Amino acid sequence: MASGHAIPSYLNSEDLGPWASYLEQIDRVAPHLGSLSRWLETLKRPKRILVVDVPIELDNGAIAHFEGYRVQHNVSRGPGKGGVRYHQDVTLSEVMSLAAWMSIKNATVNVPYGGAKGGIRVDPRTLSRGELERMTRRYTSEINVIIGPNKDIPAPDVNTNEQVMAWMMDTYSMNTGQTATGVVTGKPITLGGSLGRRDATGRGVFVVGSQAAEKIGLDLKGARIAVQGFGNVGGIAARLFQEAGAKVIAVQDHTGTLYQPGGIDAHALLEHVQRTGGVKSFEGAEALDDHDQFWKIESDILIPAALEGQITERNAGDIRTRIVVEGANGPTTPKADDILRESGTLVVPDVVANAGGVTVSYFEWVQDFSSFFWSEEEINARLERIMRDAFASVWQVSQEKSVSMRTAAYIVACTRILQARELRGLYP
Ligand SMILES: NC(=O)C1=CN([C@@H]2O[C@H](COP(=O)(O)OP(=O)(O)OC[C@H]3O[C@@H](n4cnc5c(N)ncnc54)[C@H](OP(=O)(O)O)[C@@H]3O)[C@@H](O)[C@H]2O)C=CC1
Ligand SMILES: O=C(O)CCC(=O)C(=O)O
Repeated sequence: MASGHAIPSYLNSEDLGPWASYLEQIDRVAPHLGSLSRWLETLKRPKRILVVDVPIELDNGAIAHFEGYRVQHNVSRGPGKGGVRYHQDVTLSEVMSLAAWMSIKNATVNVPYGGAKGGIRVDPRTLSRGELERMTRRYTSEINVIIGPNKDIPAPDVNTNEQVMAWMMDTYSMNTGQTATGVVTGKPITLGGSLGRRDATGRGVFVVGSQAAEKIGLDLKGARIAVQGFGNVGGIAARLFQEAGAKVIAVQDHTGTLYQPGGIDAHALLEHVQRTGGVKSFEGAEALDDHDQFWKIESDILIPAALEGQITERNAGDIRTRIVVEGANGPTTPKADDILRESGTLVVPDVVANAGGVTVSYFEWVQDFSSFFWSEEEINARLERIMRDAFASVWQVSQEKSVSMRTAAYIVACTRILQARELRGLYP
């Protein structure tokens, strides 16, 4: 547990989960903030937390209750922004950390948002489509009081998608008596969604991964890629690296671990996952029974793109790769960060690496407000520029101050957030 913090009374201080990692990351930036550090405590406390009961009638007539959350971590730079996760292990402390990482990410890439995140503690695979829709609509109504195009704008995250965003948009619109397309992003194109949003996070991972490769003199042609999580982020990133000439040699999801030193066909695997729900039983690779083996496979670029807390002090020492590009939020604990740094592994942190999604969400929100839509080429070009600029400024700070890219990103982001806080002042 990180020391010296006032732990909020609503958290069990023995089990802070990823919030402990986030607090430690914030502590590491403190010495670099000069006089702004007197505001740093602001970032150790979420601005607003809403915990809601989400009751629905199941198809068999029974009533089920799910626990839902929406956390607005910081809104100094603009409305809250961040996805909604459906997962059986979602907890308040997890959503708090995901919201906090959104504040840092949005400031790192300089989109005009604060940070927020939401979630429901549910395994959506156990629900029918009708039950999923009823749960989504009830959850949206429950958090209706704090979301809105100028207040807090949800988006997809693990196990949520364009259809879920369409239901959220429709429910919010019904509750407010107007069609409010700008209340969520990641919507279907026909409802004001943006071209390029579906692939945006994976594309951003690819853009900054390529930048990092260039910095260390790694040629992408033939580079060995290992990916944990083959969903929206990991699957698309793998496909783009393959299209650039790299080889996807290892893939892991909940259903299995695949290894193929000659390269797994990412297109075929994406199609297989879409059809079967997981990488298991894909024929173009060897299946490894021991899931921990995944971390020991030698690669050039490792992309954790599943959940937080995957690279820890337990397995960081086993990792033999040159670059870790964090597609997931919070996949690496601070202790593991130190181990990787000592072994000379470059870590491109989540708050830079996976910011492509929220960047195109920002484009979507802007397009919705102006009701004027851009071409996919325009979107991808603007995305690439923002990702390249963010990578370059974080790289520069990391070189100048001899700190990790994570601490460098936190220096850039916390400076922006705390300057905004200072300029706005404290009193109404
Ligand atoms: N979608 C987005 O735009 C953004 C997402 N992210 C982050 O990227 C990560 C992945 O999100 P996304 O791709 O959208 O989610 P998806 O639901 O599309 O995919 C998640 C993937 O992770 C796998 N997975 C989950 N748990 C484990 C585990 N314990 N071990 C191995 N694999 C696992 C899933 O496999 P299985 O289905 O078998 O469980 C699935 O392949 C998350 O951390 C998310 O917060 C970050 C920025 C934006
Ligand atoms: O697109 C968005 O608004 C947020 C995506 C998200 O949840 C994330 O970046 O982790």
